[in-house]
Amino acid sequence: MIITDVRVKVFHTETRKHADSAGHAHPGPVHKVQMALLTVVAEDGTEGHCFSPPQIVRPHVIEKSVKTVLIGANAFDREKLWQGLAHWQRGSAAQLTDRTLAIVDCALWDLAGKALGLPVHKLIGAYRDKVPAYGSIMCGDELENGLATPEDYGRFAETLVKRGYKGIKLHTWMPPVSWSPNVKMDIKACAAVREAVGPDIDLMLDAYHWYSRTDALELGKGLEKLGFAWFEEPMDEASMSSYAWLSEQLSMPVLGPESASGKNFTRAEWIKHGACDILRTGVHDVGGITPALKTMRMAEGFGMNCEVHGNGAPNLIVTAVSNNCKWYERGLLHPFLEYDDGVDYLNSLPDPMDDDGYVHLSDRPGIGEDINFEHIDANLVS
Ligand SMILES: O=C(O)[C@H](O)[C@@H](O)[C@@H](O)C(=O)NO
Ligand SMILES: [Mg+2]
Repeated sequence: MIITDVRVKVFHTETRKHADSAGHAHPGPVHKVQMALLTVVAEDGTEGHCFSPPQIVRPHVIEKSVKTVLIGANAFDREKLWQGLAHWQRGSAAQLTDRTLAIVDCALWDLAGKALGLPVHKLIGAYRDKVPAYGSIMCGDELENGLATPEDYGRFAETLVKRGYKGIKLHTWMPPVSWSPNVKMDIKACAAVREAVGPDIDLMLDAYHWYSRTDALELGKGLEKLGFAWFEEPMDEASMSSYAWLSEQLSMPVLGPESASGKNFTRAEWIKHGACDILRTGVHDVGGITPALKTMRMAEGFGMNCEVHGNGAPNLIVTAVSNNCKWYERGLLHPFLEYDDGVDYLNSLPDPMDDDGYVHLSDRPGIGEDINFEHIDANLVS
């Protein structure tokens, strides 16, 4: 199954999500943004696809490194191709990132599934066909009746429980919100949610990512009193020793790393140094499904759970093939947005959730996305 081409289509899609100056998503008016579809083509015409922000699969990266490694190689040699791309990174002047590796790796898994007529979670070896989801709420804002007050969070949490979620994660207020970050307000929002949903819903907090050790400790102590299930990214994850210190100080689980670079290797160090109680991986954070599986299996060997960062078909697959991962992160959610409306370049949701809060895996061959090729071809940018 020799790879003969790697193609990228850039197209317009409409969204109501807007990124703030710190890169966090918030709701706003409908606007057009660009999205890309990377396609790996095999000699028999089989195609593997993965969606990506256009800059991650820009021509320089595809022509200089991705095509150099992939063209002429066997499409089923995913480990060899992933290692080849990873070794290209060192000499790429930081142009070839883990995000690009992730897109290529997912497209290769998609191609393998389509070639063999199997959903990827079955190809890997499924543990389950449905996964409980937690509702992952957007960062706080200053929008009236949005996520501007602790009461707003409480009200929204009630609607999420009615929708079927059995777990809820808050992202609280972060700059550019004028008065944030604020530990006491974070605790008030978490208390309002606990009050609104009662004791049987799992609650988690993904906090401002640059608190000091003492601020993070004050916040963590507050979460302990509220019975939160985990405490996520309250400090700069580059300081692994701060996380080892915080994990020692708190009885509640500390989870990470999400955004730290270094793929599964960094996550091995976090386990070795006791920097977290629950490990974290994510297809787009560690460079693909391939290294996300390595991280998940490594955690299992230490008796640790490993929670997957982010929504989407590839992340859902990693949760479905693992017995040491409790949740699928479904989001990001906001009172002003209807997550179940999906996106215009997919004909159906990649993560449909039933009324009991379970997300069901697709039995479609490949990673399971129901791509709207007509939309893509009718809205091409390049
Ligand atoms: O920092 C962000 O942009 C959001 O928190 C985002 O990454 C969110 O998906 C997250 O952290 N989930 O855990
Ligand atoms: Mg997070």
